[in-house]
Amino acid sequence: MANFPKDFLFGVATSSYQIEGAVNEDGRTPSIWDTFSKIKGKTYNGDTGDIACDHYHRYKEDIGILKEIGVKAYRFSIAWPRIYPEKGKFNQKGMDFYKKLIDELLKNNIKPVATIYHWDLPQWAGDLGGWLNRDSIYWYSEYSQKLFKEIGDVVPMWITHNEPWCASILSYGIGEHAPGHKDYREALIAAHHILLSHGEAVKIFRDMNIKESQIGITLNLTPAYPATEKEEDYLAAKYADGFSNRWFLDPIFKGKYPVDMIELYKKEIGEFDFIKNEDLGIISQPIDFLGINFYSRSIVKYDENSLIKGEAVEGPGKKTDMGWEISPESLYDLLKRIDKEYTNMPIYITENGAAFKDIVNKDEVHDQERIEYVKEHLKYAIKFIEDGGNLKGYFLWSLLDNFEWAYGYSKRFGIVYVDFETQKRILKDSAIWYKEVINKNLIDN
Ligand SMILES: N#[N+]C[C@@H]1[C@@H](O)[C@H](O)[C@@H](O)[C@@H]2O[C@H]12
Repeated sequence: MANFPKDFLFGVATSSYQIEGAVNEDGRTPSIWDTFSKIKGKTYNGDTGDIACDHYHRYKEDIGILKEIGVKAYRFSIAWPRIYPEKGKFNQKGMDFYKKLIDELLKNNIKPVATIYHWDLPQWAGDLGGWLNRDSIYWYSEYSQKLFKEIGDVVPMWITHNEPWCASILSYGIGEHAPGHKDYREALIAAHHILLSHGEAVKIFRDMNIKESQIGITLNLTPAYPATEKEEDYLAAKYADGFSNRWFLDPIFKGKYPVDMIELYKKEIGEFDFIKNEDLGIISQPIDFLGINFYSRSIVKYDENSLIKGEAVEGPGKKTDMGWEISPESLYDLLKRIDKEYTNMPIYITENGAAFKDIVNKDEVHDQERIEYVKEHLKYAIKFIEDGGNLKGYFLWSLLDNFEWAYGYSKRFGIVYVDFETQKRILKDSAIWYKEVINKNLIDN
């Protein structure tokens, strides 16, 4: 048996484009994901977020489920295209949805945790170059300032960006996510502007002196391990760590990009002429907490022909339905490393969870593998806390089965099953198990 601290914050997480639907309602205009998901071949089965979980209309039902599970906090994201459907044009109706959502959460004594950007960039911004355009910083500043003004007093935790790595490298470099570009210079420019917009939003947040509220950022971090004891594989792991982790951690916490990665990237992308002198000082604005999304680790072997001198090899552990190795001990390694090398400020695991093939039997959904996955990760979370680690909360990904980006609806991460034909919700065994963990504030072995 392992106990959590009495004030440990148990939550669940979702994001706007993955659950809301109602893509043409109350003034919302398309995002880059509305556009991207309609391009043939970009998503599994041509799936889109047009309806998703219909959360825009069912949010009260879904908050009732949150209440039933007993979560203390709910991490959601705000759809920028609802708030600014056109450049510079605020949409009160879009804002009113989130005000109603937050009011309902507070009525149920659930802490709202708002992510400002979870990848659904307005298409009008995409048409102007998206995150490649340095003006994106100003568009984002206007958006975040308006949110702080409208709901800053009822949102105690703000997350500026969800997974800048995905919003830049996966989206502009690898091309799997919207807008689907495959250009690493673009990817690093986008990453820089996203980080810069984070810093500007933190400055705005501080200047507004919003009481009883904190601001941070959520990074997806993937610990990298060498495939063998060979020196070249250790080098490959170092570059993989730079690619996934240090490129974002260093500017935020050390006020500089990692030199080894700059040297490596220079050969591919040329000069870093998109970085202005004052930029790193803005990016490294002090924040109140770090959000970490953790799913798995990477194991790499040296590959002279790859940009980052390495290629992933399959790990020995069991896999989730995404093909990701289950490695809860890597979460502990990661937390210890962050604590030692970067910060001992409050950390929240803002996403952790797994896709598995659920066993649906009428009104029961059995997902023992998901229970085991979450249980093992929570055990290592407690181990870190017992070591003195400043881990303050855990948000399970996800509340509902939802639109899993390029995988469409083929991968189910929810602890609540969604029948997308009927929109019926069914609590999975994992939801019932999580309810007990929260209620007892401990993990049974
Ligand atoms: N894939 N996967 C699941 C999950 C995705 O659904 C979230 O939107 C992202 O923040 C993060 O990638 C993690």
